[in-house]
Amino acid sequence: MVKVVVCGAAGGIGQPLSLLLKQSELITHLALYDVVNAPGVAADLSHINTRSTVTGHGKEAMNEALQGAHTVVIPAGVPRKPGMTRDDLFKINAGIIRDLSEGIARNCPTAFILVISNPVNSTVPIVAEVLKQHGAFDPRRVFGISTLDVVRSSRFVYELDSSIDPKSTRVTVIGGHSGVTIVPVLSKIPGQKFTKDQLDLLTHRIQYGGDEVVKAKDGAGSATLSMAYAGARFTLAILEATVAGKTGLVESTYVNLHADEEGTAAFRARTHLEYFAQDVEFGREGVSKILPLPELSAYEQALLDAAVPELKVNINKGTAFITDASKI
Ligand SMILES: NC(=O)c1ccc[n+]([C@@H]2O[C@H](COP(=O)([O-])OP(=O)(O)OC[C@H]3O[C@@H](n4cnc5c(N)ncnc54)[C@H](O)[C@@H]3O)[C@@H](O)[C@H]2O)c1
Ligand SMILES: O=C(O)C[C@H](O)C(=O)O
Repeated sequence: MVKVVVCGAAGGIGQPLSLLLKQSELITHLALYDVVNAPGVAADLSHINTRSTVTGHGKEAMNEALQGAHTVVIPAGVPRKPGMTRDDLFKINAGIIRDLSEGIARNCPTAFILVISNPVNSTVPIVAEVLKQHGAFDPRRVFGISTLDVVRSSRFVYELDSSIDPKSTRVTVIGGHSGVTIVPVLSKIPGQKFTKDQLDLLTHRIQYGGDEVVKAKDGAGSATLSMAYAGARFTLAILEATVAGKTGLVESTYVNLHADEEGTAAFRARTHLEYFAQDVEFGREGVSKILPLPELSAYEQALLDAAVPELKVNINKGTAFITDASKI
């Protein structure tokens, strides 16, 4: 039985993400949890003629939803409005993520946990600290989904060069998931050479792609459909590796670097970072390897240097929310 739970399943991301996951033959039970409307969304999706069973779980039924889950995907929480940073969401979303993590620790402590809720740079450390308190933290099983940055990167590169296939052109995006912490490694795209102006334009658009959508939606939220696409791509890659045993799958994702002690030792010693987005290879247990940092151009190294201090602040804020609330 492969039970996948979507927490926040009735939301702007949750609904289309659940629709995409309903297509997967790797899932036998799709459990939809939300504080509003989950049973309605579940009833609707349950009529789709694929094998998985769909169940809906309302506010009081979090434990039932999470019980025995193989994978939990979390797009629960509030999205940005124009003028807000992702960090402005911390006040509300940190508590939501803490409570869901408590539920996961109690009901499915070995689940793979895929975090979409912002600010991802801080919400992933919150999950980790809650699990640590329950003795249930395995860094190979907790992921911040930064796939939308990767998806945007290949699309925006395609807009400059329509001879590439945007779907199969994978761009490594390292760092984190907000503004300057998003560091696209454009120098490693095979066959591409960008002018300084193109690099500036592409980098800015990838780092602030989320703002483009927030502005266009004009108060009605942030990216939902492209995020559902990216979230499904990431979730399915995790399932392909952990359920179907497919090897060699790699995605950029924000993880705790202790998932690969040996591979990240030098990087951790140099940067003093505990969390970072990087290309990760998946295996049966989640992270099988964090790939070495690609050789960066001088341009990318400068971006990384600017990302590290902000990442540290974001990580410390998430960690302290659980370990020392007086510091928040
Ligand atoms: N990682 C990324 O790249 C990325 C991309 C887009 C959006 N996001 C983030 O995803 C989150 C959700 O965005 P959205 O547009 O779907 O928002 P939304 O408001 O449309 O949906 C959020 C859903 O979460 C539910 N919810 C709230 N508290 C909950 C709880 N305690 N338990 C279960 N469900 C709960 C709400 O009822 C709602 O249905 C936001 O924080 C947003 O910033 C992240
Ligand atoms: O921009 C946002 O707030 C949502 C998301 O993180 C995005 O990158 O689209």
